[in-house]
Amino acid sequence: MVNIVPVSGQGFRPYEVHIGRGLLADAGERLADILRTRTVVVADENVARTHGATVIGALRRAGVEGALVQVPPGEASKSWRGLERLCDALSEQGLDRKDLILALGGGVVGDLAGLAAALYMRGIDFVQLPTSLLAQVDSSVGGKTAIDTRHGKNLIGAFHQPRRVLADIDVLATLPPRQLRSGWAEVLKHGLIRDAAYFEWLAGQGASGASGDPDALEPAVVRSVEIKAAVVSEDEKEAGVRALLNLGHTFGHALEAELGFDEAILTHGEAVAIGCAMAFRFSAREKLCAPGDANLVESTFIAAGLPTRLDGLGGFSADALLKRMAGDKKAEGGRLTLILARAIGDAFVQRDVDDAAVRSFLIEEGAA
Ligand SMILES: NC(=O)c1ccc[n+]([C@@H]2O[C@H](COP(=O)([O-])OP(=O)(O)OC[C@H]3O[C@@H](n4cnc5c(N)ncnc54)[C@H](O)[C@@H]3O)[C@@H](O)[C@H]2O)c1
Ligand SMILES: O=C(O)C(=O)C[C@@H](O)[C@H](O)[C@H](O)COP(=O)(O)O
Ligand SMILES: [Zn+2]
Repeated sequence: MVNIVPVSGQGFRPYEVHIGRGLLADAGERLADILRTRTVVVADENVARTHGATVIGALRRAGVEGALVQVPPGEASKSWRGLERLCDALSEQGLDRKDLILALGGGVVGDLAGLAAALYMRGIDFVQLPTSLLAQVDSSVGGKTAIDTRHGKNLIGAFHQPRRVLADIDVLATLPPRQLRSGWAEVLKHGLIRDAAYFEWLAGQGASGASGDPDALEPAVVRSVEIKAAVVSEDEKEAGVRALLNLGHTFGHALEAELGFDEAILTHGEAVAIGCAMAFRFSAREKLCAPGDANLVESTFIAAGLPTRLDGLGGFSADALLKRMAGDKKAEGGRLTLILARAIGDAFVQRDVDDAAVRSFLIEEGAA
């Protein structure tokens, strides 16, 4: 069975997220109305090796000779250099404005190829073919595309919605265990912001989804995409409610940036896990939510094999983290915005957060 989740909003053309098994092999049929004779598939080298031929074969059966453009795996491809190389490769393929890009991969390829699609000839269509759990539940939906700079995470980007998303659950079978756990962090985040019953169900799964059990994964991908689609439909450009999807990210992105975006040390999902646990501990410290909620959040992330503390990451300076957080896109006039919680399933946007409170919290958390 294939679940189709619609995404629609005021400022963009509606599209569908298809979730099910064997969808990459069916890509020719599922994309028949939007495929172009010149279609470029962008993938990192790992995904090109494992799933590139499936997609190229599906295109061929639909009468399209797809060209496969490969980028190096890893966050380093989400860079000025990575963007320049990819845009040059699109020119070398002779792509024009009416052609199509397929972003086949995890969040790195989705964000990078999506931004290239937003910029190339001032914007061409693209489709998301997410292959990591994180990309299926989060990054392929909603149109945020970006690269990192030395000043911070996702600082250069655009909102550019895909024409369609095909999330093939079968491809998760080849995903390394650490990457499954990383994606599970964003799944748990969706429950934490808006749906306590979903979080309770996820917590009851223990390590199953994070260990790749398709019986836990498929319903989690569907429910997470429904939550994300509903938020994006309400507020595409993050004028308000969309900021909730950033739960855990103000802390998490600061950690990633301080570690030089080295995902061998900390993946994005792991940073989000620590960030969510910190956001709940900070909420409890400020007496906004019950300490029991913060404890339950922490134990649920731990049960899924995810980190929740700064321990073992080599040490952070509280001032350096605060500076990173002040450079976050949600900050206004240098004043911090945090996503905090009244309870599990009830997150809210707190603007103008007191720096001194965050600083002493960071020191309690182990920063120097
Ligand atoms: N745009 C958004 O809304 C959004 C949301 C969340 C995260 N992100 C971004 O996404 C990125 C993280 O994405 P990610 O966790 O998918 O990382 P990733 O894209 O680097 O993929 C992780 C690793 O898994 C490999 N891989 C992916 N699919 C595979 C498969 N099916 N089989 C085997 N290997 C596979 C990749 O080659 C890579 O080595 C970060 O840059 C983050 O900022 C964006
Ligand atoms: O879609 C969103 O909105 C999100 O915030 C989802 C996040 O999981 C994702 O990591 C996003 O890229 C972060 O956006 P940013 O605006 O903080 O860079
Ligand atoms: Zn994220």
